[in-house]
Amino acid sequence: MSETLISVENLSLSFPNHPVLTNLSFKVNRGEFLGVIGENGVGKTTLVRIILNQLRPSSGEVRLKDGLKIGYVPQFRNVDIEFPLSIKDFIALNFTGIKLPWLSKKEKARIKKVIELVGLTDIANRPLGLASGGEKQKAYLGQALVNDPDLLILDESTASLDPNTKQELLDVVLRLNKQLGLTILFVSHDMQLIHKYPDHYLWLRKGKYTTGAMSDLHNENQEGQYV
Ligand SMILES: Nc1ncnc2c1ncn2[C@@H]1O[C@H](COP(=O)(O)OP(=O)(O)OP(=O)(O)O)[C@@H](O)[C@H]1O
Repeated sequence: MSETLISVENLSLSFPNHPVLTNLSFKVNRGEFLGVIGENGVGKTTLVRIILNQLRPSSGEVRLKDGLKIGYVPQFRNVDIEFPLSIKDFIALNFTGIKLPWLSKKEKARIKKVIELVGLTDIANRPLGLASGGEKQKAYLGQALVNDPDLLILDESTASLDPNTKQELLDVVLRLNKQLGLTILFVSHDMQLIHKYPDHYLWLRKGKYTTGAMSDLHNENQEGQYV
């Protein structure tokens, strides 16, 4: 049986007079590619913030495997054209635990490896400000990978990219999942991407949710009933 990285049990969260998550239970196992879907405002980002320990639930609990390392890829935000750092230096920014004011050989090798993994080797020395939207998002993906996480969270990380660029980014993520066994939690409301990439889903709706293997998603309607 595969190892459980995240276990969510009876989780509820209400903002004042505004219930968002109600009695939510699910697990994320190592190696899974979980798609978290649901309409705007249903609580997807709230769930991510609870997992990242930025918000405390009203009741229930989220248990993370001891020492679980999480990498986070944010929603696309543009970087000023004059942003001075190269793609390589931008990725290196996220290294934690650096003891020297310069990078060790091992850290440099990790940066090189990550740049290869996200497919930016040819332009690693280009200023990030001059990179395309898709390349910038791959650089954020690289930042999320430098500390060698067990789990990658992508919160609407493909929103506002064009359709081909979305797929290109998710092709990289899928490769990380299949070849390196990296566990993925992908938040999106893009049903086309959700059908194509994840192997499991968690579908949040107002006051309820459904979860299962991707093959079951085709049988569900908007209300969570099997059709
Ligand atoms: N700190 C807060 N205080 C009060 N209400 C909040 C707070 N944070 C979020 N909300 C509300 O909780 C609900 C869920 O927000 P959340 O951002 O989790 O939704 P979402 O599913 O991620 O939506 P989207 O797809 O639009 O990003 C929304 O109605 C939002 O306005």
